[in-house]
Amino acid sequence: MQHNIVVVHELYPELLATLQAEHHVTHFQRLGNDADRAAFRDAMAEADAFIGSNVKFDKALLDASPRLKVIASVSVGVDAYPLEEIQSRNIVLTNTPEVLTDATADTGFLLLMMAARRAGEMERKVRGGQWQASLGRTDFGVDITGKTLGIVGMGRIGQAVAQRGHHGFNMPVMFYNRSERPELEEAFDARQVSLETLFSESDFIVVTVALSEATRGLVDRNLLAATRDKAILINISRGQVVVEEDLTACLQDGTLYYAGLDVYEREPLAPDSALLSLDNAVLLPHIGSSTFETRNAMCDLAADNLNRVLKGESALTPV
Ligand SMILES: NC(=O)C1=CN([C@@H]2O[C@H](COP(=O)(O)OP(=O)(O)OC[C@H]3O[C@@H](n4cnc5c(N)ncnc54)[C@H](O)[C@@H]3O)[C@@H](O)[C@H]2O)C=CC1
Ligand SMILES: O=C(O)C(=O)CO
Repeated sequence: MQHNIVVVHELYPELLATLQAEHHVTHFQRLGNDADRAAFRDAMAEADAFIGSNVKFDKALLDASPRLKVIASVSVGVDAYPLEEIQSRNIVLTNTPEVLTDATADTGFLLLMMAARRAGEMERKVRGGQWQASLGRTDFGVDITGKTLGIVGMGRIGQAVAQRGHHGFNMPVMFYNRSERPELEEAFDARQVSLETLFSESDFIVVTVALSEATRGLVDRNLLAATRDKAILINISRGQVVVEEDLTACLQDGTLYYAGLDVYEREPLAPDSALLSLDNAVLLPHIGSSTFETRNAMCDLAADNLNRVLKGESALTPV
């Protein structure tokens, strides 16, 4: 049976064609302007299903989408969705766990290595014709192998980061997590510790915890001020877990040596953000899962979820 589907995502062409063969599809790459947003709202009035990301599903939009049965999010993080409103309307929300774990953990290590070796700064020097000026002690970075790795949120991505650190870089690992995970202490020869211990005893701190009201603003000036000499903070979860103003101040006054960020309090990062003027921060534009293979797998999983719910079956990965 044909259903009305609204897509707000750059699905890969073959998948889009498959959906179009089976359903009536209204497709937006993104909601970039008022005309797109108005057309999107019109389409949602008749939509049975939504697949995509970066759309704010507030109460007003849900009210204006009376036929909606499934929201198939092309993301693992579901912090942007009003879960109670969605549940109260019997809409199924699905996400894309597992398939993006490795790519996101790789991005964490990419940031960690770029920050440790100040790769962005050095690359800018080469491009700026300053090769000679980048050979001295003032441009040295810090070792990676054997340093202590602290992971905030030991879920799927946290464990994949731990695996890279423990097996690839011989790093002692410690982690902070909501639930007790003794089996992970064993798997990674790791210690589960308090947030305070993690911040004061790690050389690299990687934030991979999910955003919720409990974790909003979790990493603040007090924790950052307790870090070791030349400690580095990496954030690949959500910007709002870290108080960005505190992070910026600690990078500015040298309390924190370096940061590697894929996510920000507000995205896209504002052109006047103070982070942009800091040499001791590596800034990526939320590309944690942005590889061809991973994004295709995320889209496939989201489409499978959508089709299953429309057929009356249970979703593969409901939230
Ligand atoms: N930068 C990017 O492009 C990407 C970012 N992400 C972010 O990474 C997050 C984590 O993803 P997964 O590892 O797949 O999720 P997950 O659910 O497997 O892991 C989250 C971990 O955080 C822990 N946790 C939750 N609340 C906590 C609290 N209050 N205190 C301490 N620990 C707490 C959970 O126990 C769990 O171990 C996502 O929610 C998303 O925001 C995910 C993919 C890509
Ligand atoms: O999946 C997520 O939560 C992301 O942030 C993008 O992949």
